[in-house]
Amino acid sequence: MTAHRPPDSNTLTTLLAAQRRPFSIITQNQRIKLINAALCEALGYAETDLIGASCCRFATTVNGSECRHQRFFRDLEPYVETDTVLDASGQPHLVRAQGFPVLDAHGTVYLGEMLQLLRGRCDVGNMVGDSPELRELITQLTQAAVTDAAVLLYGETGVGKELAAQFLHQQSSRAGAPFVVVDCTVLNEELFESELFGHVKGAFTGAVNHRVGLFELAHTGTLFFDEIGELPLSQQPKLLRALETGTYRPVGATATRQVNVRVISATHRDLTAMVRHGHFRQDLFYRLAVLPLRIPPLRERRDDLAALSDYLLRDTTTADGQPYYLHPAALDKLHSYSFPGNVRELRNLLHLGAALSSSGVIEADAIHLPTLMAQVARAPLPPPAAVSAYDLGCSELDTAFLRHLSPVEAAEARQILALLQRHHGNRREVAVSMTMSERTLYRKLRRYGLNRARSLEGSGNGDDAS
Ligand SMILES: Nc1ncnc2c1ncn2[C@@H]1O[C@H](COP(=O)(O)OP(=O)(O)OP(=O)(O)O)[C@@H](O)[C@H]1O
Repeated sequence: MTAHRPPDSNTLTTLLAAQRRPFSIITQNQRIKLINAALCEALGYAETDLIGASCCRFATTVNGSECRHQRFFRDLEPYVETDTVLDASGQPHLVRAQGFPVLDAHGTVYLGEMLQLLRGRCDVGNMVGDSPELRELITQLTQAAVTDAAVLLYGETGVGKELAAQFLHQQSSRAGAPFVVVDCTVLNEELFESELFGHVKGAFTGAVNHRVGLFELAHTGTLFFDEIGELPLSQQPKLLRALETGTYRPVGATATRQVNVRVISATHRDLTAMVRHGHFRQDLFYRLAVLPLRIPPLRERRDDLAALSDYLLRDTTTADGQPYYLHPAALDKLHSYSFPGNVRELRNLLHLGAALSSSGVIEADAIHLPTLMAQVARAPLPPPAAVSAYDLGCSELDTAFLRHLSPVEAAEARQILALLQRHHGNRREVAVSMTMSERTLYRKLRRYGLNRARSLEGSGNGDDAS
């Protein structure tokens, strides 16, 4: 597999390289700009079939109405939708499409769309590593796989929680059935029920079609609640009820439906502390954490570094098709680092190292370890008068969040933070200056961990999630 690397789009291709799932980048005039190798592999297309083609190139039906890509560029609202796409041989596949804005280095907005194929084998990679800690984890996951117990995977960001969940699913008797990811960061109060339980046509304004919910899609398989700590408190009783009874009712339907799913959830938060502080329901916590499994951070299993580096570099080749290798001094340098962004950060460092190396050997100099505040320092300075609680809040938030974001996301997070400071925390003004709705801004604040900070001046619109 070679990297898709047109010369003018380094920021976007870095983002693309960071995606394990089928991923495409779509322009404002609804053309496919870039795709990753996972998309070609999953659907059997050649890159040349898709680049420059219409955004709906592999849709099953294209009618006169607005497609989700058009709608995205109208509202700039992230979305999660179920759809059917055609592979190169014309076979339909049920997918979950997740779209969100991405920016290039010049600030041009594109749509990034990730596809999750919902039937058959999920795209599980290997759980790579030689450390005793990783071997112990694999043993625990394999033991958990023979039960149907709810597993809670917890650990820092980028540590491999989703990969572990896929591994568990693949080891279980449900391996031939769907593995469906529920991204709790996008499940706000409006979306929760129709996303999870589906809705019938006409259930509410805008429900122009029947929608299959994630519970139904995961029937007989595994439902993976990613970032479960982000689930709004108000929606938690609805999830608990569905899990306790094994039934749910689509929005607008009269009858309930039975469902048979295995539940795995994951969080980077301390859920027990959230329970103590009343931010997460205790009864739901016990329901989800029948088998709690901690995934240790990479700095606690440095023995994995060599094998992981080889594995993560396997897809990256030099211009003449040779694989990249780490020089021993470069590996030593990696050993000295604490990896707050864990395996995802290792992968980004290696890909950058490869991009900076002209030969196939990545020397120590090509490994750029971030200094603690390096990314924050690049953000524009706020005007002196705008000293607000963001200044206090962001010192913890930046280091915790920015490092695990893709370069494009980190740039956007810095931009939002700078605008919040400039506008004294007034979200409406920030949303206007970014030409996006307040709802979109609110989701981004949550995603980037900026929603915890509050304005001292009290001029924000006060809709913090906390
Ligand atoms: N042991 C491993 N072997 C190979 N790849 C791994 C391993 N652990 C993690 N990765 C890779 O690192 C990246 C991050 O992993 P993953 O998305 O599973 O982390 P996560 O803990 O779910 O992150 P987040 O908390 O941000 O959702 C993925 O590309 C994944 O394939």
